[in-house]
Amino acid sequence: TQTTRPQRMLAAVQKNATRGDPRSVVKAIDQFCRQKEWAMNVGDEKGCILDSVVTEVNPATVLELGTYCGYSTVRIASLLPSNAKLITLEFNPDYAAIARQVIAWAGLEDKVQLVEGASGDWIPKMKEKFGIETFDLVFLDHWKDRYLPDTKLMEECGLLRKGSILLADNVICPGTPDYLEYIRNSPRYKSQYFKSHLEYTKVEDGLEKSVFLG
Ligand SMILES: O=C(NCCO)c1cc(-c2ccc(F)cc2)cc(O)c1O
Ligand SMILES: [Mg+2]
Repeated sequence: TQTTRPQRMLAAVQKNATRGDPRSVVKAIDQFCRQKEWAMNVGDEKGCILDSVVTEVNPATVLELGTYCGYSTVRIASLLPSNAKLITLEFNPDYAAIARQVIAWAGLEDKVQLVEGASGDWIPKMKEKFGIETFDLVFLDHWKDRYLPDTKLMEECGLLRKGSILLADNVICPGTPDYLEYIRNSPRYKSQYFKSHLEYTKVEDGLEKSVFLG
């Protein structure tokens, strides 16, 4: 029976990457996506921008919305200090099953908590279920029509503090127009656009980095 693209991506990681070596996992996925099959990982070009933001923020608590196969999860977790906590939410159980194995291959399972379910259901439970006060960094990379409602929900749930950073993928392609309009016009955020390209293509895309001002 037919395998899925995430399953073929995992097979490429297990074939070409070294267990316990996150950089080799990232490289194996990028090679698979460039040479074999396009897939919606943040990719190497935007991934470098993500890395620089993670390094600059040096977060103790990170929320990733949208795990997919765990590519950005591995990029972020590999840069975190040992006591830091990364919670990643994935709605699709098939994606989550692959991501767990990719994260394990990279040897990062102790830094990552992958939660299956809808962001709108889980965001209000973050404090009680995971002992989170606020997030230092949020990476938005899930359904593009959920960026805005989930950002408002995080504000309402008191999960953002003065200085919390939101980094949003795909603000041009596929695009998140309502989120961009809100975050760029809100007096509660200071935003900056990082121009780049849609993963593995020449199509324009970019990351929007926003600081919550409290
Ligand atoms: O839907 C996305 N993510 C949430 C589901 O896991 C997503 C889609 C695309 C994309 C797809 C199809 C196309 F033609 C162009 C872009 C790219 C991304 O980086 C993404 O994160
Ligand atoms: Mg994306």
